[in-house]
Amino acid sequence: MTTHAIRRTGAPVAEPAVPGSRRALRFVRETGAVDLPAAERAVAQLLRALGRDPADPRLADTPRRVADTLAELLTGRPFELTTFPNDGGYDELVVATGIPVRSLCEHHLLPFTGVAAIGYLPGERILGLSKLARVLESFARDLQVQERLTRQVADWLRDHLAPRGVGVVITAEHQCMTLRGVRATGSRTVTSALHGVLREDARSRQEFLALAGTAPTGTAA
Ligand SMILES: Nc1nc2c(ncn2[C@@H]2O[C@H](COP(=O)(O)OP(=O)(O)OP(=O)(O)O)[C@@H](O)[C@H]2O)c(=O)[nH]1
Ligand SMILES: [Zn+2]
Repeated sequence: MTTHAIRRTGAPVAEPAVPGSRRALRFVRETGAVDLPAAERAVAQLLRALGRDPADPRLADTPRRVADTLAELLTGRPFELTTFPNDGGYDELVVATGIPVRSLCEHHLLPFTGVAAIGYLPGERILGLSKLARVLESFARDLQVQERLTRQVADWLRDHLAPRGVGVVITAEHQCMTLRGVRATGSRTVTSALHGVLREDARSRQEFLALAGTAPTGTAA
């Protein structure tokens, strides 16, 4: 087993997978150290600045809870990227849909949540299916914008799985757009990132987007 770090920028640091038997690479995202006591103090200060009294018994545990919550949402979990040789020569799309997306908007520190579809056209190796969701979760536990999150997942899979093509579609609701500000209740944002055959070949792209649930209806491939 090899340990690699994913840089904060999402830049890959491991070599693409090569033929062989089951392979597991362990990844840990470096998302920055969290100083919990300092975060707790800062939340108490924020409450004071907002005209609330952190000494009020009702709020006594709130700074700790908020600090814990943010630390949890911003800390990536280590995971193993497990791949297997594509012995059967599977040459059709593999698409996982309905993958939950939970992240924090870097502008307002409010959640954006939704679903992702992640797919790839296998090359010499296939991926343990759960890893599609794990890669996404790893990048989502950060201060993000949806476009970057989408792109990071697609780039990472391209660079580490070496598939013939990869595609990511995220549909999410941003609370900074629905709860406050413009209060566009019910609005959703859709972003996509495509590489390889899924970007270059119109039929493959159409097939992926149809499986991902975002293709325009009635469009011939
Ligand atoms: N491109 C992009 N924008 C985002 C995302 N999440 C939030 N935003 C937007 O970031 C922008 C920040 O704009 P500002 O004008 O600086 O902030 P603001 O005054 O709070 O803007 P309003 O939300 O319009 O009230 C807003 O338009 C948000 O909707 C995201 O994932 N991607
Ligand atoms: Zn926002």
